[in-house]
Amino acid sequence: MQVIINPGSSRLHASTIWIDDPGPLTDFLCAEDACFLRGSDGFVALGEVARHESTSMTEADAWWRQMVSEIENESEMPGRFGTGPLTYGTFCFDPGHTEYSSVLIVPEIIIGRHRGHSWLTQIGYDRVSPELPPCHSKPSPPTGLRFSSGSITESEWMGVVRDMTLRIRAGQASKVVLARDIEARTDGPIDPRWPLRQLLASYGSCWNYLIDGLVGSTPEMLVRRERGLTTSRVLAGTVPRVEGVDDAQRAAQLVSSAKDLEEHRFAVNSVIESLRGHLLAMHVPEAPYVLTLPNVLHLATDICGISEPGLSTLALADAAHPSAAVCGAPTDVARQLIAHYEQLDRGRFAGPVGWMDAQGDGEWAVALRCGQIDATDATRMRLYAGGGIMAASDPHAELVETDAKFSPMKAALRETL
Ligand SMILES: C=C(O[C@H]1C=CC=C(C(=O)O)[C@@H]1O)C(=O)O
Repeated sequence: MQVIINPGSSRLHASTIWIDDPGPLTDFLCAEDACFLRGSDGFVALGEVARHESTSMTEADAWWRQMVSEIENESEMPGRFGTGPLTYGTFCFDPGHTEYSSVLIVPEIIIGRHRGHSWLTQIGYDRVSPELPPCHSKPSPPTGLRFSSGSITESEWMGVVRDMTLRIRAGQASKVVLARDIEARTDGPIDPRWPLRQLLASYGSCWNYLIDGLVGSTPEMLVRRERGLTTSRVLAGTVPRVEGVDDAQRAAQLVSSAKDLEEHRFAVNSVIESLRGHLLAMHVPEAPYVLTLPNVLHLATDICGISEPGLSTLALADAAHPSAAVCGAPTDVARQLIAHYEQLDRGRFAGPVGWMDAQGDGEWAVALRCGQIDATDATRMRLYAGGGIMAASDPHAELVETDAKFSPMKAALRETL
């Protein structure tokens, strides 16, 4: 479905100017707006001039290319990463098994910052002269916050994990990522800017996003491209951080765990396989490093390469999704096992979330550590977390790991961190 909002004249115009540092970008957000932020870099996107809803990333990519060809673009910084008109969106993990929609949106105003440079872009059907919008008052925390079980209970989920380990031992697959959900309820509508600000404060090194009611802070980047340089941060293999236990000791456990190293290797190999044909050169480190976050330690590998000209980051994300970090190995078998046994509609969880500019450069992260506000009842939010299941997985340890992965969103919804 394609929605074009308020077509005054037939042609879209975009105008981009340099601006002085505008301060915290989140101050410009209304609850309905969007953002994609890492530390102080990224953008907030206000209003909407066009929206495309489609389950297919290929279709969405073609739609954006068509939009770009029709935009009359004026810029004080032509071609600079992220400046000018852009589109952002969120795609479902498995379009064949979900009630949720995938969406790509073109905003009316973009306020962005990248490596110390700030800009303002305005897009509209009439000629536009960009003006910095006013800041908004701070969001209020949710009241009466409580959490309850999602689609299945904890013990039912551990049963599903146990069954999956048996299937894996029987040779049906090598790795299957299983997820679960919990529901957050509040007395009044949740203002997504509240958890967003809390996530930014605690998980600033992650990619923090708010798009169409989906809010989260992910440490995993599926595909990022800035002027040809393409990178991917692959994560798989996790230990929760434990109070009173030295991180170095936990990290040592992680890097010497055969199960976690193998789980990680499946994820890295799946990204290598899917991007190999699209990158002119690819560098893959020999061994993973340990990424330390406030809640967990992950095995991490940063892959980089030079991307073929002409291909957008959304096309690359389409090729790389779903990686074995969120699906499993072999991919098709794992996807079917998930659809059959997980007992959860993942919606946009674990799908690509991000943005791209008119050149097709951009960032498509993996939508992890997130919650989706219910479109018909904003007092409800569904939180998701999963873990890679291997033959040697222990169901209780997997439950504890998913609890640790819920903790960024659970803490972000509370009044104080
Ligand atoms: C599926 C999730 O994490 C993935 C990313 C990092 C580590 C993972 C793991 O160790 O299982 C998962 O592959 C999640 O956060 O819900």
